[in-house]
Amino acid sequence: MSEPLILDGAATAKAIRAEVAARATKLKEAHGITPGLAAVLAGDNPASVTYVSMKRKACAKAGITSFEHVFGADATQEEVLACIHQLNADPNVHGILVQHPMPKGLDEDEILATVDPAKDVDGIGRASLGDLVLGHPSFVSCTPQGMMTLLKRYGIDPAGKHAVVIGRSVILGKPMAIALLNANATVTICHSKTQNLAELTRQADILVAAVGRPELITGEMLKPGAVVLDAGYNRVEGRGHDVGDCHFESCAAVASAITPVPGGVGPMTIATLLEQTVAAAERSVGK
Ligand SMILES: NC(=O)C1=CN([C@@H]2O[C@H](COP(=O)(O)OP(=O)(O)OC[C@H]3O[C@@H](n4cnc5c(N)ncnc54)[C@H](OP(=O)(O)O)[C@@H]3O)[C@@H](O)[C@H]2O)C=CC1
Ligand SMILES: Nc1nc(=O)c2c([nH]1)NC[C@@H]1CN(c3ccc(C(=O)N[C@@H](CCC(=O)O)C(=O)O)cc3)C=[N+]21
Repeated sequence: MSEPLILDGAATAKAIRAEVAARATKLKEAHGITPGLAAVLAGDNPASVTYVSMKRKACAKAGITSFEHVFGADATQEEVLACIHQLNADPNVHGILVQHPMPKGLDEDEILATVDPAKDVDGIGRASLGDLVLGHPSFVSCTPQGMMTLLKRYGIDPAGKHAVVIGRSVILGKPMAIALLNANATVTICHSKTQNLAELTRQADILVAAVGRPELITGEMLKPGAVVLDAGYNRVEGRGHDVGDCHFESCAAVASAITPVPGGVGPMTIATLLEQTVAAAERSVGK
């Protein structure tokens, strides 16, 4: 097999971020407003902690004000809900990002449902998810949307392809499956109770790994020529960088195109978050 096409999320995200920065400047000049994005984090999930700090840096570069509300793992539901209500009412905040997963003691569903849909730039509230299912998306969960943008920018059309999504979380697997369905793929969703995972993954023209298990997917589980999107982001002791859900070397030997970790799906998530925050700010001034 020849070398696969590397789907370069870092470079694609950079281009999107430049477009976002230009839109933020325009908003400032025309309307005197600076887009604002608030992150709400409870507990110390490492992927979430990394994400919040990367988001802070990316906002600063794009001309977006960053707000952060950090709670311990022992935060109460009331405290977190009060914070969301305050952010809903704050005119300087155009987007609200609630970090998933929330610690066990909190009702994440209720917290997400409290975010004002107009500020749900992470696309995981009921209204946003409903719009996605209905086929007229408003804000779409950033990681799925980032992966769809990446496919588009590389000219990969999911129509008629068999897409196999591994993972069914509300922020990732489920909305990705629906986005692919909306793009006319034939979609199979796998999860922890799926039997014979490899039998299904071998049928995939497009494989999406959104599991949270380092290097679960190996080359022998792929159909030759598959397009592999690896959303996994796992910290593994003794490795110099975070590791995807796919074993890169063996998958790259079989795939026709693949996202690296880092530098693939992750940067696209952040670029999408910034893009949707600027869009929320534009909508707030009726643009
Ligand atoms: N790059 C990025 O921008 C982002 C990366 N991530 C990363 O993506 C990964 C997934 O995140 P998230 O969706 O939040 O994780 P969750 O833990 O919420 O969901 C994981 C999903 O994988 C399924 N699963 C677990 N083990 C297996 C298995 N052995 N075989 C098949 N399915 C399995 C689970 O099934 P069940 O439903 O049955 O429990 C569940 O649906 C993580 O590594 C996370 O860090 C997350 C968000 C953004
Ligand atoms: N509501 C919610 N939405 C999320 O989108 C969400 C979340 N909760 N909880 C945590 C996960 C994790 N996540 C990442 C996003 C980008 C990178 C990313 O850009 N990573 C760089 C690597 C950066 C580095 O390691 O230095 C890359 O892949 O190249 C990683 C992880 C979003 N998440």
